[in-house]
Amino acid sequence: MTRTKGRNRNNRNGKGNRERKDERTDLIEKIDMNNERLFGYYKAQKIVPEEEWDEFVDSLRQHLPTAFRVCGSRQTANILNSTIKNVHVPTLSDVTFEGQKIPPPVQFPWYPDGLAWGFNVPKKVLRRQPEFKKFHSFLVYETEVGNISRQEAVSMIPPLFMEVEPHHRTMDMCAAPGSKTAQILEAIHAQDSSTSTSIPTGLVLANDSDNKRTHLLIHQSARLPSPALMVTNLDASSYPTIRIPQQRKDGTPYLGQLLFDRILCDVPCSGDGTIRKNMGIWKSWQPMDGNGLHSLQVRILQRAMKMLKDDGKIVYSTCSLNPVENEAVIAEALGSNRDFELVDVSSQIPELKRRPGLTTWRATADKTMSRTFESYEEFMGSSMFDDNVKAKLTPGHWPPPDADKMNLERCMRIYPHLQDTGGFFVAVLQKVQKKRDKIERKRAAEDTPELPDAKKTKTTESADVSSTMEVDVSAPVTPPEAATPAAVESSEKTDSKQDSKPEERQPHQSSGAGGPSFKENPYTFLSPDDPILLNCIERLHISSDFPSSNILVRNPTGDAIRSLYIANNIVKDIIQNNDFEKLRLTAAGTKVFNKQDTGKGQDAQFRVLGEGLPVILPYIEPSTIIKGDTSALKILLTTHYPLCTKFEEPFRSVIEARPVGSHVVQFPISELDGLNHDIVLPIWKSNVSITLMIDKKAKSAMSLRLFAVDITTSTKEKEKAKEDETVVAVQDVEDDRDAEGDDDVDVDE
Ligand SMILES: C[S@@+](CC[C@H](N)C(=O)[O-])C[C@H]1O[C@@H](n2cnc3c(N)ncnc32)[C@H](O)[C@@H]1O
Repeated sequence: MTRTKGRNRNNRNGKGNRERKDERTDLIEKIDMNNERLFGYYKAQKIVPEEEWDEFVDSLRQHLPTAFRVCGSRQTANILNSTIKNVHVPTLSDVTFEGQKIPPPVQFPWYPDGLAWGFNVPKKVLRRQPEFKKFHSFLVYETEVGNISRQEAVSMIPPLFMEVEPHHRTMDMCAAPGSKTAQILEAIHAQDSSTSTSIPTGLVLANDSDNKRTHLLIHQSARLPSPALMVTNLDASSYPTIRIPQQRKDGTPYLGQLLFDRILCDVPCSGDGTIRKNMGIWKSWQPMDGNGLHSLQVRILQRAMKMLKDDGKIVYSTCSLNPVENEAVIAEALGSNRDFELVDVSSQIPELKRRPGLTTWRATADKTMSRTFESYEEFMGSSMFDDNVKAKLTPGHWPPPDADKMNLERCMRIYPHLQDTGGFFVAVLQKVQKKRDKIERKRAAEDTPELPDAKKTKTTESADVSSTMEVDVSAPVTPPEAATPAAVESSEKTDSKQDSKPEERQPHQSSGAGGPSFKENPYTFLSPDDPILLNCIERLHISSDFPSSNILVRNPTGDAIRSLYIANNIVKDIIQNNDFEKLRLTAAGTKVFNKQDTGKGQDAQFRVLGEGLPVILPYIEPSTIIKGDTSALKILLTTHYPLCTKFEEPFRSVIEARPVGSHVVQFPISELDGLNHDIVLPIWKSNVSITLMIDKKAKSAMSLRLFAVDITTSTKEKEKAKEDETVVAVQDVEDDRDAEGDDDVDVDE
C-alpha cells in the first residue's frame, strides 16, 4: 500500500517541514487522477449504478476530510467530547478566513455517542487562523496522550459491527497499527469510570505478522492500558491453537482449545479505497494487486472460522473496493465451511450509508486494458495470457455457482460519495447452530484426554502451541468468569542486560512462523508473597482483595527487578498453559509498578505508574489518597520538583507528613472546566519535594484542557520558538503517524 515517507528520510534532504508540506501539496495538484484500467475494471463490476458513476469518480478526486475519534474509557471520552462540543465547536462556528466561511468540525451521525468527528479545513487555516490553530494544538496534545485517535472515518466501522462486550474473548487477526484494536479495547472497558479501569473478564488478542508493526500496536494500545490485552506476532493464516484450562460437564478439568466470541479479520489488501489519501494508487493501480492477495485473505478468514465459538461472530473488512478481495473471499470461505452464514446487519447503525455486496463480479489478469472475464473457464480459454499468468488466478476469484444462495448482498460496501469518506468493505459472519451437536462431539474427541491420575502429561498435537508443554491437568482450573486479573507488556530488555547473572536463563530466541528471530523475555507470575510485591501493597495501602496472584514480571530470572505488570485471569491462563515463544507473545497486560531510585543510602522502592494507576486505584484505601486542589495542581504542572514548603495549607502539611515514596493525589476538577469529574495522579515524595509522575506531553494536554493554555515548564521553552512551531510539531507527529499505518490521516491537509 502506498505510504507517506517518514520524517527522517525527508529531513535528510535538509528541508524544513513547511517546505516539505508545500511540496506535497504541489504534488497532489500535479497528480493525474485518471486511470483507465481502474475505471474500466470497476465499471465492469457495476459497483455503482451507471447514473452514479460520475459522482463516484468525482468523490475519489476530492480531498479526504480529517476524521478523529475521542477514545479511552467511555466516561473519560464523554467528558472530553463535551469539551469539544461545548467549548471548541462554538468558537469555531463563526470563523471566516480570507473572506471564506470555514465550517466547524461535525460529529458523524453514525458513530455511537457522537464520539467521532470530521472536519475539512485547509492547512493554512489551521496554521494561521487563531481559533483553528488553538483547536489544532488541542487535537495534537490530546492525540499524543491517547485521548484522541486520528483514524479514517471508514476504518472506525468494522469494530462497531463486532458488538463487543466486556466478557467477550476477542481476537484481532491483522491488528497493526492498532486503531481497531483500540476500539475493541474500549468496548471491553466500556464499564470503566473516568478515574479507574476495571479488570474485565474478556480478552483482546491482537496479532500481526509484521514484527515492527506489532511494536507500533503496543505503543498505540498503551493509550488504554488493559490487563486484558495480549499481542502476538504470527501469520494469522496458520495461527496456532491456544489451550486453556476448561471443565467438562462432570467437573473434570482438561486443557481445551480457546475459542473466541468475536474475531476481526481486517486483512491486508490492495487498499484502493484509500485513493483519496494515498494518491500514488492513481498511477499504480492494476488488478493483479487484489488477485495476489485473495488466497491469503481466504486463508486468514478460514483460520478465524476455526477459532470461533458457536454463535460467535467474525467481522471481515478491507479498505479495497475490489470484489476479488471482498465478496470472492467471503464466498470462497463460506463455500468451504457450511457452518457459517452472512448476518443481515441492515438494521444496525441505520445512519451509516452503505450499498449491498455484489452478487456477481468479473476477474481479470489483464494489466493494461482491464478486459474482464465472466468466468474462470472463459479466462482459462483466453489466448491473452500465458500459463504463468493463468496459474495466478483460481476459480475462487470468480463467483461460485451457488453464489445466489450465500446472501452476498448482506455484505456492506461503503463508497466515498455516500458520506464523503474513503472506500471500505465490511461483512459480518456468524457461526450457526445447526451443526452444534456434531461440532461438540468432534471437539470433545479432539481435546486433550483427561488423565485418570491427573498427573503431568504432554499434549499430542504436533502443530499445537502447547504440544511440547508439560501440563498439570490436576491444577485447579480458574473459572473464566471469576474477575481477578493479571497482565504483561513488552519485554524489559534492559533487565536482562543490567541484572542477569551468568547462570540465569537467557531470553528465548526463536524464529517462529516465518518472522525474524524472536527475542523476548519469559513471562513469570510472582508469588503473592513476593516481598517486593508485598511492599508495594503495604506502602500504597492496597486492599486484600487486590489480585496479587496476577502480577507478573518479564526478565530472565523471574524476579521483581524493575517492572511489575498485571494481567487478568484469561491472559494468565494463556501464558501459563502455552509456550510464549511459539505464540511469539510480544506483550500482555499492563505495567503497574516501576522501580524508583531513592538516592544514596536509601533502599530502592517501587512506585505506581501513571498508566497503571487506574487499575490499582479501586484497591487503594480511599482515606490514604491525598486531597489536592487547583493551586497545588498548577504548581505541580509548572515546576519539576517543587519544595513541599511551596504549597498552601492544608496540602503542605499533608505531604510533609508523608514518608518518602509513591503516593496518589486526587484533584477535584469540576471547579475548573465545569465538568463533574476528578483527576487522580501519582506523585513521588522525596525528602523535601514532590513531583508529578506523568510525562511532559500528558502534563501539556492536561494543562490545555483545564486552563486553556499550556502552563507547563515546556511552554517556556516553546515561547522562544518561531510563531508556527506548533504547526511544525504537529506535522512531525503526523509524519510519524503516517509511517505507522494505513488508517492514519493527516490532520492538517
Ligand atoms: C489493513 S492493515 C490492518 C490495520 C489495522 N487493523 C488497524 O486498524 O490499525 C493489515 C495488517 O495485516 C498485517 N498482515 C499482513 N499479512 C498478515 C498475515 N499473514 N498475518 C497477520 N497479519 C498480516 C500487516 O502487517 C498489516 O499490519
